[in-house]
Amino acid sequence: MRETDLPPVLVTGGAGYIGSHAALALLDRGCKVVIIDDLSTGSELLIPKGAIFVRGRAGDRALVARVIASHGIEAIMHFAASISVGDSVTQPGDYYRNNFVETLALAETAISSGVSAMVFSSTAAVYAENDGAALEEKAPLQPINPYGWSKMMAEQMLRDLAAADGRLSLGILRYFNVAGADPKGRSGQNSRHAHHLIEIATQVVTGKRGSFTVYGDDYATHDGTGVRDYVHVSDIAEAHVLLLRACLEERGCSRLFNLGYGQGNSVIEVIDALERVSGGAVPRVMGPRRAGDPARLVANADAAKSLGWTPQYDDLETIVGHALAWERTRIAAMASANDQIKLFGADEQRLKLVVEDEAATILDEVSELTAMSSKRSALERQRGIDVASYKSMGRRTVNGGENP
Ligand SMILES: O=c1ccn([C@@H]2O[C@H](COP(=O)(O)OP(=O)(O)O[C@H]3O[C@H](CO)[C@H](O)[C@H](O)[C@H]3O)[C@@H](O)[C@H]2O)c(=O)[nH]1
Repeated sequence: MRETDLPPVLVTGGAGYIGSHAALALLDRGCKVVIIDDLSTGSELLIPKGAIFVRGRAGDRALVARVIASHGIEAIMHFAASISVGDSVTQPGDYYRNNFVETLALAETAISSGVSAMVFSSTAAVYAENDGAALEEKAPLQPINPYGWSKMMAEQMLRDLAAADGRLSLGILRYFNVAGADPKGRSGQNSRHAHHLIEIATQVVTGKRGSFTVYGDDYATHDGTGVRDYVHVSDIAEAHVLLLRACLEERGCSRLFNLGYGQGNSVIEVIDALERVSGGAVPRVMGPRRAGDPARLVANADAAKSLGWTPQYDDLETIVGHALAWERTRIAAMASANDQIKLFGADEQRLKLVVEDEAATILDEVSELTAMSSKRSALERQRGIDVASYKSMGRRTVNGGENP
């Protein structure tokens, strides 16, 4: 299949961090992209130019069926999900509903609408804790939080549905630590409450935060801080396109891959890289461990290479550099949005004028009526009729015949 042969694709969660990058990767290939996003955590700022945007839930069966039919959708990339591990512990119902129930509705709609392929966004959080060895796809699964469980359950449900249908091809990608931003500065992280290492650290560089807290420096790692496999979001997006194409070429297949680089970097190494790239200091404070954090989480991502996946940005300085560039772009965009709010203020001013104009018209009409009424009174007076006494005369008559 040639690159331009990709059919129209529905991207759920395309106003989010990873979804918007996948949409960009598709658009860059000339593919028609329709985004469904309810903007609960996504942002209009991230919706790529050229994508068709529909506001709504991925689990809204009627809406999705309509979108599939009206846009000729043949494939779906499903990113819409809740992703905060901490929140999943305090609001598990939201996570099972959003990540499992909504995915079930989407998959059933996709199948009944004859969609050929679906790629599902999963996570390394489905794996059981291990001794830090690189994790292969066949490593034992045992999530330690509702987020991981909701994704693991959704994976299994999708496999069962696809197998029963026999025609839907299913691709599942388990990401490790997604980071960085579009090299062309078109998208990046835009969380309302940043909680990922690189996003927080870039906010220290740009002055939004005063310092960075390292969550634990007593792990059994080379410098005592947590080690993760940081993967550039544009490489993640590229893997989605490759997997989607493979799924479209082999009807009814089921494929699963880890996405990581197979190399681990510690918290300190990430912060040091950011200092080198930015040329500024990232003041750091050593803090206690964060609950639920494993010491080391690194992928064995050899299998993904069979897709022809050749990462382009597997270099820590490139990843943090792109993240920092985006954070600066985002700040500039927000400043421009503030300007637009000022413009909106001007619109409000115009609205006020319209209202005032309308009010003036109403006042004119009222004064016309008043004038008419006083004209009538004058006329009545001229004719010697006192309307008030006439009325009261009538009432008295009706009520009991008491004439004065
Ligand atoms: O302010 C901070 C933030 C993070 N960290 C440390 O930085 C590392 C990375 O933490 P992140 O919060 O950036 O990412 P996680 O590894 O906790 O989790 C990520 O990867 C998971 C995969 O296991 C899930 O996909 C999850 O959604 C995603 O947030 C950890 O050692 C963490 O303790 C700090 O020291 N200080």
